[in-house]
Amino acid sequence: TRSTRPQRMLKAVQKNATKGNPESVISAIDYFCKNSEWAMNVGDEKGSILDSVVTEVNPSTVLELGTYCGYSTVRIARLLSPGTKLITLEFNPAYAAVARQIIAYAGLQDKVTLVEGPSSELIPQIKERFGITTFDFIFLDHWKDRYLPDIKLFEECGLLRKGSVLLADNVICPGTPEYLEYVRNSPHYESRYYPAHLEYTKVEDGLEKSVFLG
Ligand SMILES: Nc1ncnc2c1ncn2CCOCCNC(=O)c1cc(-c2ccc(F)cc2)cc(O)c1O
Ligand SMILES: [Mg+2]
Repeated sequence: TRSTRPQRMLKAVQKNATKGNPESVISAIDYFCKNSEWAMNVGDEKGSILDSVVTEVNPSTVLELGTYCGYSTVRIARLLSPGTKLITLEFNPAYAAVARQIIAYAGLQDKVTLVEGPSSELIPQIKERFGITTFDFIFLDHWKDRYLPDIKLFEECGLLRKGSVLLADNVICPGTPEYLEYVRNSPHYESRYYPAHLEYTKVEDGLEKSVFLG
């Protein structure tokens, strides 16, 4: 049967990247998406903004919603201090299988815990399953209509502390209007928009950074 796009992306990483070198894995995926097949990774332009926010926060506890093929997982994990781990949630088992191999190819498997399942089910389990009290940094990149219910779930589950940073992808395209309205109007968040473009295109998109104020 025909291979899937994530499988072809994995082949491109195995062919063009150097094992244990996260930068080469990132470059190989960006090259594949620019020259072979578009794919919904955060990409190089928004990825640089992601890098700068992760570096600024220097988080000890990290959560990613929506692993896909692990591109942003690799971008984040390569910047974490030694001993720091990130938890990433992926709903689609086929995506998760490819992501595990791409994360391992980058040599970052010891810094990443990939959990399969829907965020709505997994978020309430995080404290007891992973011994986390609160997250310093959360990257939202999953179903766009889950951003708002899931941020409310974070609040209800006590997973945010004063200063927790949430960074959301695709707030313009495909768009998350209800989420934007909430974080921009809530007295509990300080929000800032980073304009950019939809990965590998000229279409307008951007990232929204929201700091929880308690
Ligand atoms: N653990 C979990 N819990 C719940 N749900 C979960 C989950 N894990 C995964 N999912 C399911 C959703 O995963 C993928 C979400 N991402 C996107 O859909 C996406 C789409 C575009 C895009 C597509 C087509 C265009 F024309 C223009 C833009 C661009 C992006 O940058 C995107 O990120
Ligand atoms: Mg995205």
